[in-house]
Amino acid sequence: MSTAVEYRGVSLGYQGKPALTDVDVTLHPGQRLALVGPNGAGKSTLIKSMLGLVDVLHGDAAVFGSDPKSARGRAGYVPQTDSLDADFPISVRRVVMMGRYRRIGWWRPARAEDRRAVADALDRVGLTDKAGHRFGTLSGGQQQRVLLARAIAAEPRLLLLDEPFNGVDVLSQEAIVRVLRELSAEGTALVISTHDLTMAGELADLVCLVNGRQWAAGPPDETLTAGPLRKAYGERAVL
Ligand SMILES: Nc1ncnc2c1ncn2[C@@H]1O[C@H](COP(=O)(O)OP(=O)(O)OP(=O)(O)O)[C@@H](O)[C@H]1O
Repeated sequence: MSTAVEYRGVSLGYQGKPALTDVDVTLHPGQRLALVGPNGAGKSTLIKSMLGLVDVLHGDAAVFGSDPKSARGRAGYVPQTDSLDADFPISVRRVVMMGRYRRIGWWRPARAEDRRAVADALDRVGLTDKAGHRFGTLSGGQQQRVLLARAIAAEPRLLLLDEPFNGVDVLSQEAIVRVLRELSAEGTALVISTHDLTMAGELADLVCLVNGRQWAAGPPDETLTAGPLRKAYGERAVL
């Protein structure tokens, strides 16, 4: 079977200094991988490495069988909403249209198929009625759904989400979980970083438990257990 992500003995870092080591994980199309670990554990580092944005110091890192940078066209990325300038005066529809730029070139006018992809993506996240609203006027949860719609509009085969449930209301959380399940049923591979162990257990087929190094990788019932959690979180792990 083809793999979306295959990491073997991978160390990642900045300016030659390791930030996350010993990553061994295989993700197939249609699978959902949760990255779990405390603050500063290396979750964002691992996600960014799958876009070719972080140096691989050791080991073999492949995305769709190639080095991550050259596979970037097939990967979508949903950043944390607090990394954005919410005052930027732009409509929800235009934010989602940005997901099409790689296909159409940002300087060219959108085609009918691009407008359709944007409308479909907004419909999937349940925000059709907000299309003409200014992005910055939406709630945190709605903004997160717009960013998810932007990524969906690009039709990625691998979707990377950095803490998509942070500061998100229950309605938006349910909408995001529903869409993620649909996407994986359609064959999209998903990588989701989260602090929320319950969410990871419910949503993921695979969990990668990290804190400076990978402590465990496998199904939730093997990884979200006392031994591996204590290793990743220390004795303060609440079980
Ligand atoms: N651009 C960078 N340059 C140097 N070090 C970095 C850089 N980005 C992250 N780091 C370091 O890498 C380590 C892992 O950080 P990372 O942001 O990947 O963790 P995280 O698990 O995503 O944390 P959080 O849950 O707080 O977002 C930390 O020690 C951090 O200081």
